[in-house]
Amino acid sequence: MNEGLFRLPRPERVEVAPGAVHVPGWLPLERQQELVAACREWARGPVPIRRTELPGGGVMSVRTVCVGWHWQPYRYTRVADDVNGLPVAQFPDWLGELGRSAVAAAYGDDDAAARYSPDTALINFYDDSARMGLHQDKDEKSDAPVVSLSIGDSCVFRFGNTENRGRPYTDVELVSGDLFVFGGPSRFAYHGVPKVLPGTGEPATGMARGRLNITLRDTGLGR
Ligand SMILES: O=C(O)CCC(=O)C(=O)O
Ligand SMILES: [Fe+2]
Repeated sequence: MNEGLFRLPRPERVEVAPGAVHVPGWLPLERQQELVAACREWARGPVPIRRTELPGGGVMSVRTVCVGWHWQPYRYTRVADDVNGLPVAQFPDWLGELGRSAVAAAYGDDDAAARYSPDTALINFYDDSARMGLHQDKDEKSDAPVVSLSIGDSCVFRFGNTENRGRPYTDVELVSGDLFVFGGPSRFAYHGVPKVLPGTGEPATGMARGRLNITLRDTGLGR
């Protein structure tokens, strides 16, 4: 980021829809660096990062690696039978702790935070042209919130309604370090990433280019 430019202060917390909260700049730089390093390790294996193939024959433009449970369209498995047949890396306790802090920051509700026990992380890497169409996260058998962390290039994140891909929706710019939590009445809202804004990231995070997004979820299938 260009330190010479005057930067407008960003709000501490914005409720985009009921249960959907954006917390700008939530992750300190060191935490972003640690997450980038951890994701690099997971991207190597045991199940390497890859573009997910869709049942219709298409391939997603983002590259994805999972921890705890492996997501493939449209279910979670322990073993990545659509990649190399190996079990995914274990979901570490520190990631669950981070998820609880995120829920506390977004909702200001210590009980909801204490109850939050994510068991999977989907790690998406976006290059300059990657996008994600509007979809619902609905393969989880739990209505616990989704915690989303963004690092690297900024993007336009479209957060819609629970009925369809159309309006009403809100376009939010997610910047490196931002937290977005969607739960409660917004848990099954359509959302997606229409575009990444190349070159907007801070290389000190460890992301020289591209965008990293980590979503923590509770599959409802158990740890
Ligand atoms: O990259 C993002 O911000 C959203 C990712 C997402 O919606 C997903 O992985 O299901
Ligand atoms: Fe999603």
